[in-house]
Amino acid sequence: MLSQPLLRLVSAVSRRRMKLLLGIALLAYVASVWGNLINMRSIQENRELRIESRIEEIIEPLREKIRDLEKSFTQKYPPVKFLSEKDRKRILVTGGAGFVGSHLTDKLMMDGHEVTVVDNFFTGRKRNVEHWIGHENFELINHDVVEPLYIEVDQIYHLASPASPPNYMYNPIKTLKTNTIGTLNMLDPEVHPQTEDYWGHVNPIGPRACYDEGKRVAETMCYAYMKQEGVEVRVARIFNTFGPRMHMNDGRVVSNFILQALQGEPLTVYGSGSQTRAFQYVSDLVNGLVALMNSNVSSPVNLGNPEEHTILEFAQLIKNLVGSGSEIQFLSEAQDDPQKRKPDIKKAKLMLGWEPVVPLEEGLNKAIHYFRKELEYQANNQYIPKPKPARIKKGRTRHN
Ligand SMILES: O=C(O)[C@H]1O[C@H](OP(=O)(O)OP(=O)(O)OC[C@H]2O[C@@H](n3ccc(=O)[nH]c3=O)[C@H](O)[C@@H]2O)[C@H](O)[C@@H](O)[C@@H]1O
Repeated sequence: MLSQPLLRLVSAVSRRRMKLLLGIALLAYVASVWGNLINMRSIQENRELRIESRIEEIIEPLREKIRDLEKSFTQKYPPVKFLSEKDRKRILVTGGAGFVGSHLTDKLMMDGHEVTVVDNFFTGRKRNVEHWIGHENFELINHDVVEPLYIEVDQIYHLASPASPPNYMYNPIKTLKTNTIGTLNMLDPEVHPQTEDYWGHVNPIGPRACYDEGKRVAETMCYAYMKQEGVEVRVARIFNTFGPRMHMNDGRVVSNFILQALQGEPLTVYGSGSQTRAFQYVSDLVNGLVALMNSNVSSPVNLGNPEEHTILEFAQLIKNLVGSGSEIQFLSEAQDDPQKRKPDIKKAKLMLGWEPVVPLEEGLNKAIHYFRKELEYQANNQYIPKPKPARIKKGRTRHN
């Protein structure tokens, strides 16, 4: 048996030990909680870092895209000259979304003018002028020139009319109306734009008459308005023209041959191929139109390239430039097809100081490049255009 004092001593010692043990346990507990907290925090921090870097990975390309967009937004338009109020003109281009009209629009815009394009998009395409949409000097109106249009402008380039035979024969009454009533509507407002002595050779009841007679009446109207109302008039007699932005299904010979050569299909020569044409590149025509508009020549002026070739020669040249293995296929002759055509451009040279400068092969290569790209573009959309034959469509057509 332990004595009382001894017992007290033992219990005092074990109480102290207990306290010590409890103290140590408490410390260990606090340390472990603290450790856990620190651990959790570092896990949390790691996780946050990972999330942040993931967000950064996602956001950086977006930031880049925004920077590109901002850049493209500020550099959205081709460069445009600044013209003072005195030199800047308000210019209307009818058919301005078409093949020739859109190239003319580019030149007038880049020269610093205010351009209004009017087009009913029968053969024109918004895509041809999309690079100007939104520009403060540019306006696009979806309008058919057969209906009156009242706007105030300083100059009018009246180019609205289908020019390709399959297109203009598709709806002959509409073609006639566009060239006659359309011209009348352009003359109505106060403002307007083989030698020239040749009076033409037109079968008035043939399939081409809607275009040819339409153009002739249009000229008669211009001069009637000039004489009677004092309207200032310029008349360009435009000869065969080609270049980028011709419609894929245009049906004229250059676009047909290029498309056929690119697609490895036979090049369709109508008749023997001995008929001749002389082709000008579109930028030459545009320069001629602007030179004529700004001259004081009110009588008709031929704008064309006098370098004449047979259609068979064109077929062979295009085939070679494309590097195509296509054959040449002879089809029946087109009705009323002019057998020889070559402009005499002495007057344009003398009075406008203008002549074509783009060599045929250079122009053809540019057109080939354009059509190659168009084919790629359309292949992605699963649509392969076929060259349109110069045949008249059967059945009734709308002629609104
Ligand atoms: O280029 C233009 O702006 C002109 O187009 C056509 O005149 P055309 O010379 O007959 O134009 P194309 O259809 O390109 O025909 C040129 C020649 O090539 C021939 N051709 C056409 C297409 C084809 O696939 N194969 C072919 O041999 C035609 O028969 C014609 O002899 C219009 O009649 C003109 O009024 C218009 O100004």
